[in-house]
Amino acid sequence: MTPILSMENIEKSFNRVPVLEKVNLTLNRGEIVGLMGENGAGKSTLIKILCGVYPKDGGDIILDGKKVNIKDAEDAQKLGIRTIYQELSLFPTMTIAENIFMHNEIGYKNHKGLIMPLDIKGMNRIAHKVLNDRLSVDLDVTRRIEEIPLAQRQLVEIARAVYSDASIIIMDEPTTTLETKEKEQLFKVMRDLKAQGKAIIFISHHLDEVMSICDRVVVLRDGHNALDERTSDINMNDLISAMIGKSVENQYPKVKFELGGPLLEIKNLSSRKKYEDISFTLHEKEIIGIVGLEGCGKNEILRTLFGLCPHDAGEIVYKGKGLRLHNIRDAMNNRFAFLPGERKVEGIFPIQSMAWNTTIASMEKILTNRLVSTKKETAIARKCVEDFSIKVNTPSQLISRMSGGNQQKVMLARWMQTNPDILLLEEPTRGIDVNAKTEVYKLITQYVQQGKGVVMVSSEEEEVLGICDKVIVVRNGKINKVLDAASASLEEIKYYSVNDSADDTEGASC
Ligand SMILES: Nc1ncnc2c1ncn2[C@@H]1O[C@H](COP(=O)(O)OP(=O)(O)OP(=O)(O)O)[C@@H](O)[C@H]1O
Repeated sequence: MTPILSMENIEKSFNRVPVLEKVNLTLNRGEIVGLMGENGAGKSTLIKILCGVYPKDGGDIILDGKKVNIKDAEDAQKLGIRTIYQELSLFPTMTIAENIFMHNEIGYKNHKGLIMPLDIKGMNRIAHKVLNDRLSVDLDVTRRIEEIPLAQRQLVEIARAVYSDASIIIMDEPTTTLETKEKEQLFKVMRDLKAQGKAIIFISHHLDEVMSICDRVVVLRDGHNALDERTSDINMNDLISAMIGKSVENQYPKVKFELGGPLLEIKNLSSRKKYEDISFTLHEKEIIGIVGLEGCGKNEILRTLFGLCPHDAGEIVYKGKGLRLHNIRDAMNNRFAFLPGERKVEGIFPIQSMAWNTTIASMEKILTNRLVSTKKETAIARKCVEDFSIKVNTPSQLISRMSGGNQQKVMLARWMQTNPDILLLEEPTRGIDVNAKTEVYKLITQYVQQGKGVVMVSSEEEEVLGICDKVIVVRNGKINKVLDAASASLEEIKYYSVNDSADDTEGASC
C-alpha cells in the first residue's frame, strides 16, 4: 500500500547550523504515528516543513505517491494537512460553529461573490453533525469559544480539520494541558479518526501516551532518525535509549532530607470564589506539591504567594513575620520566585535573546556602573547553558527560535539566578523531555538541600509523588486531603481530586 505521506531525506539548517539531516518519516492511512525526541531534536522543525511554515533545504515530500512542493500554510491545507498546535488558533469571541466554518463559510453569494448573508442555521446544523457523527461529541455549537474549557476547544480545532477534509492531522503535544478524563476523550476521538482512515502524527513527551495510542513511533535524535518501530515491538526503555542514547535509571532522584524549621506558614487563607480556608506550613528543605482538577483553585493559591492573586482573609507568615504580598515586587523583595505554567504568555520575552531572558530577573548581577554589561550577561547565560543542559546556538539567539523545552529550561534558570528562598513552580516540567525532567528534579533537590523551600502545582501526578515530600489535594477551593508523598499512591491523588475526604469509604485506600 502506498503511504499517504512520505518525507524522504529532509534537510534543514538555520544559520548554517544543521537541524535536520536526511530525516525520513512515513505515514499510512488509518495510522497514528508518535513523533518523539529530546528537546531540540527537530520534531517541530520537521512538522513546520510539512505544514509549509519553513522551506526545506533538501529532500522530498511525497503525498499519495506524488512529489509535492509545499510553499506555504495555505498550500499544506489544500493538500489536506492540518496541524493542531498547543496554542489553539480559534477566535475566542466567535461561536463553535463559526470557528469550524472559518474560511469555509456557507451562505448566499452576492453579485461580488462574497457570502452574504451567512446561512447561520445551516452552519450550526452541519457543525453539530460534524461534532456528533465524526467525533461523537455533543456540544452546543452556538456557544462562544471563550465560554468553553480548553479540552473542548481542542475538539473544535479537530472538528475544523475534519470538516475541511484533512487527511493528515498533526497534533503537537495536545495532551499537555489536559486532565486524565479529557485525555481519554481525545484518545477516543483519535481512534475514531483512525477508523475513518485519517492519518495522525502525534507529538508528545509522554512515553506512556505514545505507547498506548500510537501504532508506530519515530524517534529523532539531534536531527537524525534514531528509531522507527511498531509500538507493539518495543518497550519504554527502547524508546528512552533511542531518544537519549542511554537508559534512565531513576527518573525521580528524590532525596529525603531532614526538614528544618518553618519557612512559610499559610493560615486560613481565603480568596472569594477562588479558594477558602487554606492552611499549611512549608519547612526548610521541603517540597510541597499542590494538586487537583483544573479550576479547583490550586493555581490561584500558588499565585497569591507571588502577589499575583489577591486574598481577602488569612495570613502569610514568612520566617516568623507576617507578610503583605500586594504585588510581584513585594514577593521578589522577600526572595520568592515564581515559574508560570503558561510559558509563551507569561514567561518568555519572545523578541529578546536567550541571555536577556535568563538574566532579566537578576539584573543587579549584570550591571557595571548602572549599565548592563553584555559580557556579564553572556557569562551568566553560558553558565546556565551548562548547568541546565540548554540547547542553544549562542546566548544571543532569540528565545522564540529555541525549542519549547529549552525555553522552559531558560525560565527555570532565570528564577534560580535570583537565588530565591522560596521557589513557586507552576507545571515546572511542561514540554520538557524525559531526560531533562530528571535534570530539573536534580536541580530542585540540590536547591532545597541548601535550606530552601519549594511549593509546586503540577498536573503530572507521578512527578508530584516522585519529588515532593507532602501532597496537598485541593477540591472545590478547599484542602481536601494532605498525603505523605512517600506512602501515597496515584489512585489516592485521583480519588481525592474528585471525592470529598469527608465521604471516605473503604474504597479509598488511605
Ligand atoms: N527559526 C529558527 N531559527 C534558528 N534556530 C531554530 C529555529 N527554529 C528552530 N531552531 C533550532 O532548531 C533546533 C530544533 O528545534 P525544534 O523546535 O524542531 O525541536 P523540538 O524537537 O520540537 O523540541 P521541543 O521538544 O523542545 O519542542 C533547536 O536547536 C532550535 O533552537
